[in-house]
Amino acid sequence: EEYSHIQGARWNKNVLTYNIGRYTRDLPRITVDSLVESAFSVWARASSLTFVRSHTRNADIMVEFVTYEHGDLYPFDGPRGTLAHAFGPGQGVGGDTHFDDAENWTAGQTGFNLFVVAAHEFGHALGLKHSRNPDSLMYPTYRSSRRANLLSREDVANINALY
Ligand SMILES: CNC(=O)[C@@H](NC(=O)[C@H](CC(C)C)CN(O)C=O)C(C)(C)C
Ligand SMILES: [Zn+2]
Ligand SMILES: [Zn+2]
Repeated sequence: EEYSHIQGARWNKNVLTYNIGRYTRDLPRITVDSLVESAFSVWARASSLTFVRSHTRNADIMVEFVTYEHGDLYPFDGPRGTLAHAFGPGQGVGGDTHFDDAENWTAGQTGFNLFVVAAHEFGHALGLKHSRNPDSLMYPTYRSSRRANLLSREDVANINALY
């Protein structure tokens, strides 16, 4: 889900920083770093946005793997069910993206593919809502995708309408 009711509609800058806090034990850290960077680059390629990794916790977008109650109003639900959530653009919690570490995060077609889910979440972190088009990345249900570029024409149009 995306929680934009407490944030603005879009970022008012084109260079956004992100920091990866708590990791999952399902994958090597280097793999998580690479999949997260690739998920950001999906949106960078389709917009004027640039994403820079930061090692401080005052980055625009905090990326964390957490379980159940984790300090916001949206506790996770254990295996399956909700896989992740992200806050819409804004200061503080704005843009922050949380993955449910009760899931089995993978880089392939088993479990839940971190690249695909992260790309969906980062769409929310940039201000996008869900799509009713099952071919869109912003469709609300997980589908393991074999496509390198996950974006539908609608996803591209929507990010371009914002940035
Ligand atoms: C397998 N479980 C699902 O398909 C669940 N969907 C999700 O966890 C969404 C993320 C997917 C689309 C990566 C939640 N979301 O929208 C976050 O921004 C349910 C459809 C069960 C809610
Ligand atoms: Zn969503
Ligand atoms: Zn959360």
